[in-house]
Amino acid sequence: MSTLPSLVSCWLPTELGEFQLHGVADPSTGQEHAALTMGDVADGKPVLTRVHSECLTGDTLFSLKCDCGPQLQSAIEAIAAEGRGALIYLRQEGRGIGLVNKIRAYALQQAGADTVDANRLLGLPDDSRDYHMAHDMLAALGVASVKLMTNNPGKVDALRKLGTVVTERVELIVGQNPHNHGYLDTKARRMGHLISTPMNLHDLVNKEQS
Ligand SMILES: Nc1nc2c(ncn2[C@@H]2O[C@H](COP(=O)(O)OP(=O)(O)OP(=O)(O)O)[C@@H](O)[C@H]2O)c(=O)[nH]1
Ligand SMILES: [Zn+2]
Repeated sequence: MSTLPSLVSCWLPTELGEFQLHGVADPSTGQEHAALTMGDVADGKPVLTRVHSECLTGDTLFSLKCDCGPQLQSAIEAIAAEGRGALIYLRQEGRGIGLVNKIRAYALQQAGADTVDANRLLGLPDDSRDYHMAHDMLAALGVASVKLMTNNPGKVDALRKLGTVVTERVELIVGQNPHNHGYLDTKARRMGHLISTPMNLHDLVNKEQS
């Protein structure tokens, strides 16, 4: 039986509500990860959960190239609205390739490659993320099962393979804009993301202009 990571925790008031903030270091890599929780997540009932991968550009620098920032905010708002839930914030930038490689990939995208081909041109995997710390952190928090906010069925499968009980997938379709149209389209076409209402660029542009 594997040992659960020991979390350190404190109270964190935010603009979106009052949370418990938890931190942990991955014993195998030293990489630090965070979680926010609200309410009693250890009561045995399914917990509204977001497992979010770090995106410095989208989460903190207001980039319009992806949908990460709005997804993060929306997930935290949904947890606050329910008064109970968990956000697991994994420090695996750029789908695991790191910030500097993501910037290299962005430069290739600027020259015409899509998000998948840019990684391949750099000799890097499409997605090298690992969710074992999400599984371990949820277990350490006493979460029995999750309603997972994601559009990525691969994330649901990866967590299930690790033993996390996912009772439901909750779609998280927000943050569409003219700059991330091609990116979201590629995620739907080439990465299997279930973005059920594909954005119509013309509608968006018209909406922005009206
Ligand atoms: N390599 C690379 N990483 C990117 C790019 N755009 C966003 N990311 C990273 O992708 C990760 C988020 O993955 P996404 O594919 O957007 O979404 P997901 O987490 O698989 O699925 P959701 O749960 O629906 O958000 C973050 O770590 C971002 O830093 C890109 O063009 N190239
Ligand atoms: Zn992003």
